Amino acid sequence: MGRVGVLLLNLGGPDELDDVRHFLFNLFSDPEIIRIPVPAFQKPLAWLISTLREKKSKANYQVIGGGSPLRRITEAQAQALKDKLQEKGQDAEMYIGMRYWHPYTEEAIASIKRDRITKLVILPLYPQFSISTSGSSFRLLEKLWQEDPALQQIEYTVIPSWYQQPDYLHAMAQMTAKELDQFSNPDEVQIFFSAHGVPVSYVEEAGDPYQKEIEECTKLIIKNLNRPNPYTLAYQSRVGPVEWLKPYTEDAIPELGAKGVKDLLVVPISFVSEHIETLQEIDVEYRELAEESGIHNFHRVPALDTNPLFIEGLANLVVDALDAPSVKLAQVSQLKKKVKMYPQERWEWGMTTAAEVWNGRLAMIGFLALIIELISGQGPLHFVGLL
Ligand SMILES: C=CC1=C(C)c2cc3[nH]c(cc4nc(cc5[nH]c(cc1n2)c(C)c5CCC(=O)O)C(CCC(=O)O)=C4C)c(C)c3C=C
Ligand SMILES: [Fe+2]
Ligand SMILES: [Fe+2]
Repeated sequence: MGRVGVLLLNLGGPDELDDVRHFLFNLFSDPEIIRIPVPAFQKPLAWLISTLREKKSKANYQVIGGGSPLRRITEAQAQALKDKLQEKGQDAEMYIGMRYWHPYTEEAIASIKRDRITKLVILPLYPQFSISTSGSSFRLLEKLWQEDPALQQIEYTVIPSWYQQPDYLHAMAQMTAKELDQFSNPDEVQIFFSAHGVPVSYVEEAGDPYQKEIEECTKLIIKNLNRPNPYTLAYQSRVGPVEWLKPYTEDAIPELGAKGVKDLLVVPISFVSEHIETLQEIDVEYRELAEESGIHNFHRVPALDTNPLFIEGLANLVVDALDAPSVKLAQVSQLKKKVKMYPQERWEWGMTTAAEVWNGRLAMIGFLALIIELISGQGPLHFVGLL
């Protein structure tokens, strides 16, 4: 079969507080994360937002020990997956490609070339597909492939999303059941799936299948769990002024409290590792909110991290992908029907002299706003909720 590699894709997170601003700059430079209709405006705005969000974001990372645990956990997952594959008789080298921090996707690709991998499985560590997560990483890979004839020699296949994988669903159901059984009346507990949100326009205008996949995934977990508990799905971690998928977790918790719910079990659904949104947002912010709302028994299901059943599921995905006909990066947008992975592209026709003039004017207005905001600590970005 040649030399087999598995490329695990993930978002990445700052290793220490000094990395936060640069990490945020990388994140907001991505048009898949924040859509600036004028491409020339992307980097200045990324600089502006990262500069102004740094303080708030750093304070959150401080709460979880001064950095993201994502790199450490992803490395442990990679090692566990390698061992599991070996047990199944499949030797494979593991590579981690983060989108916005080290080890960057470009670094992983350089190692894959150096190791002369001939067959590669591309596996995002996001169970559900979103334009803003897996889609963004696939887009970057597509660009790297187009630019590099050496990469074009590698036989590769992509796993676009895998939320229906049976071992993953079993692992989620098992972890949920274990937490339910810690309550004094397990069957009465309200199960609360909290998914990472995305702006509504991603789903309604760009055709992101994320919401549909999240909804299907929660139903499959509930089916696997096979318990009588009531359950809710809400969306967390909203950033910026636009409308995101609803209900928002911060509204849904007080509503359940008002209905008399006392026992709540939060199940983080869109990410398989502990990270800032589980450790800080759920465990600290939402716990406080629940307490204020009269929900006194607030528990959370831990992230899967290196759960053996989950790792078994990942290994099965890799083995199956090696056997199946390959899926190409360019095919993913078709597979995910209607997904427009390049939302800003339709603006390219506008790169005229007039548009350039407007870009310049908009940039000047932006920088002026920044200076005012930096001096005064108040400004339009505070107003619209980006900071
Ligand atoms: C499936 C998971 C995620 C989706 C969907 C997603 C969309 C999304 N995120 C932002 C803005 C930010 N995300 C940040 C960090 C971050 N986001 C995810 C996951 C998803 N994001 C992870 C795993 C992390 C890293 C966490 C860590 O432990 O380091 C941040 C930085 C942190 C902060 O300041 O809050 C921002 C900002 C948008 C705008 C978006 C959809 C468009
Ligand atoms: Fe957040
Ligand atoms: Fe995010």
